[in-house]
Amino acid sequence: MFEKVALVGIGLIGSSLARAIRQNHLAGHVAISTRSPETLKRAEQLGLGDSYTTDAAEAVRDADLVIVSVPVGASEAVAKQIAPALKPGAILTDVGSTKLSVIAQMQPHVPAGVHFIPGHPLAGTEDSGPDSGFADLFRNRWCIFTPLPGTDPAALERLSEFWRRCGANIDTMDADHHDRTLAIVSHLPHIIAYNIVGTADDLQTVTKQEVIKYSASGFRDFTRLAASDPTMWRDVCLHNKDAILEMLARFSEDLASLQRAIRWGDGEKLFDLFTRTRAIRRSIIEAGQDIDAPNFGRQVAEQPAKP
Ligand SMILES: NC(=O)C1=CN([C@@H]2O[C@H](COP(=O)(O)OP(=O)(O)OC[C@H]3O[C@@H](n4cnc5c(N)ncnc54)[C@H](O)[C@@H]3O)[C@@H](O)[C@H]2O)C=CC1
Ligand SMILES: O=C(O)C(=O)Cc1ccc(O)cc1
Repeated sequence: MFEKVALVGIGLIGSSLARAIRQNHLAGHVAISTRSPETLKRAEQLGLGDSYTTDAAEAVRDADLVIVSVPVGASEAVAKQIAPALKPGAILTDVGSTKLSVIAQMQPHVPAGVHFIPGHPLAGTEDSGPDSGFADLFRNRWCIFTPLPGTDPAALERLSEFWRRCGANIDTMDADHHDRTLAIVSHLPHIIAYNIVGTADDLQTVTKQEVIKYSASGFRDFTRLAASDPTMWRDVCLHNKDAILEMLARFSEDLASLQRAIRWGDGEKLFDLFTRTRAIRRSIIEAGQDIDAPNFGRQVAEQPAKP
């Protein structure tokens, strides 16, 4: 699909892309760049690309597609570094979990003639680094683009086709809507997980050994999310601040209401809420969006292509 693809950042997402590109024969040459020499060396040992450098500008030179896969707080530094070396006509995209901030950080540095199309694959795990990636990470998962006004439709289609060949389903929306939606479906769950695991860790009456020994599956699910990369999630919190604070305010209000129902023995209220939320889980399963189910993605894949 592309003669040369440059991957800036080679952690979970960058290395999964490298593996998907190789598996699906999507590029003639994959140039890999990352800030730390140790990570770069590991990427080379794993054979993830064709060339390796700690100089991001060198990696992106002559590339037709540049994918930035670094913590969102590093977006501006990377954009500044690569901007002078970007080839006219190249597609520049990213995978960051927040979009308004990434756009604000990168867009001012993008030279005219380069197609900047912000993106976000809704696929990941709690692991990080080049060893943790795998080629099928994006299979049947959504990849959302938040194109800027005036985006070249041909460049958007080319990038969409690249992600489709990596296994993803494509959606587009504006960046503000993306950030508010992801705040509730992804960012808040992680923040709640960090908080509950932190609270359990702080408890003086229950020892750490007991927390580990008796952790029922509900708590274990939280510990998985709370094991996610600290740098990445610090940056998500700092760079989607407004939407996260808005959702946290609503969450706290609803939690206070739940607290009151428990205090006053309002069983009806508890039962009604738990019935409503159970239906959400069923809808996810019926829509083929339950990633743990054997039929995951079937309904999505069977949907007719958008005209
Ligand atoms: N981990 C996940 O589940 C998902 C992460 N994302 C987004 O993808 C991006 C990358 O995340 P991961 O691959 O999980 O992180 P990671 O921690 O596995 O990898 C990050 C990479 O960026 C490099 N890096 C850090 N600062 C840099 C800088 N200033 N210049 C150049 N390289 C730098 C690191 O050396 C590493 O290669 C983040 O923006 C994150 O929000 C998106 C979807 C899922
Ligand atoms: O590991 C999980 O459960 C995730 O939710 C992965 C994830 C993390 C961040 C994203 O922006 C998208 C997906």
